[in-house]
Amino acid sequence: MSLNVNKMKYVLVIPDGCADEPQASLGGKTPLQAAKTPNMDAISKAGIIGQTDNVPESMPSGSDVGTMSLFGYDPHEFHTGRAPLEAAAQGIELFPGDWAIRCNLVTVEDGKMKSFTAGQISNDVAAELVGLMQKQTCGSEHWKFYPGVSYRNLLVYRARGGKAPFADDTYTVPPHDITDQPIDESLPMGSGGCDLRELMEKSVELFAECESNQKRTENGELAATQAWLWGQGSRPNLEPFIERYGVRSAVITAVDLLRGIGKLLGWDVIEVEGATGYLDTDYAAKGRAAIEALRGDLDFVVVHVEATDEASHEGHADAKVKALEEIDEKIVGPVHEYLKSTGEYRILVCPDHPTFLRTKTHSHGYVPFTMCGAGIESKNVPSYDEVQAAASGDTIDNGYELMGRFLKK
Ligand SMILES: O=C(O)[C@@H](CO)OP(=O)(O)O
Repeated sequence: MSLNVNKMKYVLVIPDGCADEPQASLGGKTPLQAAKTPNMDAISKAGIIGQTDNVPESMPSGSDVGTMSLFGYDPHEFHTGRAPLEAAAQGIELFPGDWAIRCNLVTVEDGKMKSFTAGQISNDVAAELVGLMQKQTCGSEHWKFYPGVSYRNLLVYRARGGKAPFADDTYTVPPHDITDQPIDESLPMGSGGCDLRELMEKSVELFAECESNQKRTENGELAATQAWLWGQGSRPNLEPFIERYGVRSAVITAVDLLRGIGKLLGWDVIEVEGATGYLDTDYAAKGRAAIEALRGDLDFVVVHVEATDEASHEGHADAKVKALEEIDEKIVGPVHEYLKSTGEYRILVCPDHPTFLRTKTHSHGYVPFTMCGAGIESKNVPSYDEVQAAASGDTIDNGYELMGRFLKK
């Protein structure tokens, strides 16, 4: 792949999980149809709209799989699990035989998954709980917990030259897939299942005894009742993006998953103050950071916003619409305006996977994409949404092919 000698600028905006179904509460419209998104619509009008499938039917519809495809890597070839990607974000090196595992702090009530975030538990309490797990349960040289942000933490199994108790048959379930459902049938199974279940059981006692955790209940917040282990995997081997696509790139995100994939691809990771990975994120700051990054040497900037996905996980249609409008107004609009002033450019908007408000979780299936810019002829479709995308006749079944098409001159 040749380098970007003409200094064309490229931007991808990811409204995470924004694709959805029509909602009765939105008058039969999808959140994308209901939201006022003049800037995304303008891209569709000036360029093309289509639909792409980032998650192969045979794989779980996780953001790890969807994002890998969206970034132009076939998940069948490169995906080993979610946690190793997040470990890369924290600079945790995995050696042969090591496994990384996501450690959520969750609230289970009456045997059901009440909150996969333990009510968006604070970093302080989360770090204390993860510290307790490390101190009191793991003393072993093999297990090491790493505090992350809020409910998103990591556990690493260090094989230390020995054999890990894990194999590819280890089966775990993301806690955000079972909101309000009984947890019994979703406990870890397969070769690593027994060890993981044991750790989860130990966490129940530890969390119940942790004062600052229990205080949350007094304050009307949810306490974490246990750890939930999932997303395990070994070290992935991703071909550097510059070698595959020939452009120097950066990612702006608040979540370790995208930070980690970015790092593994050799991208710059741009931290933005006020980016939270939630609905209260500072959208405008992300837009400004993207423009700042484009002023420099970089060819390609990815701006990821998690808020749309989180609104769906919580089942809040209005919040999803609001998040889409914020992304449109404060990121897509200003970034596109800036790109127009730089000369040749391309801009793409595309989520990783659908996240349905109805089920509060991710789904397989097509997501709409829209792009415009140099060399892209206008099809004049006036709106960016799932219905227009399906009607366009432009369908990509292997989502990882979209990136090559976008970056092609
Ligand atoms: O990080 C996570 O645990 C999940 C839910 O917050 O993220 P996503 O839905 O993007 O996979």
